[in-house]
Amino acid sequence: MSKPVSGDFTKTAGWLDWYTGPSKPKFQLPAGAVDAHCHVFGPGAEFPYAPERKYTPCDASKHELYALRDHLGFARNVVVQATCHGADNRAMVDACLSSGGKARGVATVKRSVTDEELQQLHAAGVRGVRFNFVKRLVDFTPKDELMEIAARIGKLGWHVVIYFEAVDLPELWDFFTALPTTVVVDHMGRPDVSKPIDGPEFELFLKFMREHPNVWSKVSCPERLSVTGPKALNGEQAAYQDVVPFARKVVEEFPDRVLWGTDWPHPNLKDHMPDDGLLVDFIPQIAPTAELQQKLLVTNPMKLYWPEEV
Ligand SMILES: O=C(O)c1cc(C(=O)O)oc(=O)c1
Repeated sequence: MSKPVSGDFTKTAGWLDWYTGPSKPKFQLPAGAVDAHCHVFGPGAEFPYAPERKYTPCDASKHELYALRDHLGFARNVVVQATCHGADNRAMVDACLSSGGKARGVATVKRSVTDEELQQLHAAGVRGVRFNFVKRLVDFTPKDELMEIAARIGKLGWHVVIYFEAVDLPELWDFFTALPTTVVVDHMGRPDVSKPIDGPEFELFLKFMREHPNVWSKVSCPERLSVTGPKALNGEQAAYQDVVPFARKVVEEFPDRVLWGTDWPHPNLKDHMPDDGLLVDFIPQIAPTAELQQKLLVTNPMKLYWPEEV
């Protein structure tokens, strides 16, 4: 793959670019596997970053995303609107439209979005909206505005993707449990994996899933959550050991409501950029049987994003 650039924009200081030359995974993905969480950034010269963004990334185009998809052995992508593009969904929509049906999307919209615009997003392949509660990424949006959006997109058969930190779940509980749609949690609700797996924080997350059958989880981003490593670099086949029990617990207890994604191009990682081939090799650590892998990588994402083909 070519070297990442940033068009006319200046990248945030300390920005880590995505890893060029990822390895070929040793783990053979099942046929039809979906990378259900990844992003495109710009390119900034074509799709400028939003004025209200909290970071400026390197470019990460649809071409590079689709080259990675083919290299790793995925069949499809779900392209999630990145916060650096705000509610301007053009780069994500363009990626979906030029994928030949192999990509669907998750958008960010404001209350002012018209029904016609929602219809256009649907026609492009969008099947969800993302509500972000991570304060370093977005400014606060009033909950009544989000609830109004949820009611409108629910009528299109879409779902809501939520991104939050584990410590904020108690405060967000009432809002999340009132959402009328399927709800998909990004990155397992970002547990602090240095805390005990049977401690109150992760137990609350499990309770959230146990008591609400409409709640799904992405068991993604070990590279973001891990404290101890080892990193997915230099051929490491047993990466991110501290994340394994958390992700495996969610996969084994809720096998029909889990999704997996690379999170390429890994926005805002500070410590290292993982080799995406080795990230794929992480999957059998958290989904140890062929049946769990099939659900995680094919059956579940197809049900949510390509229901007409199931
Ligand atoms: O933790 C993050 O920084 C992050 C950011 C974004 C985004 O900016 O959209 O998406 C993610 O999935 C994760």
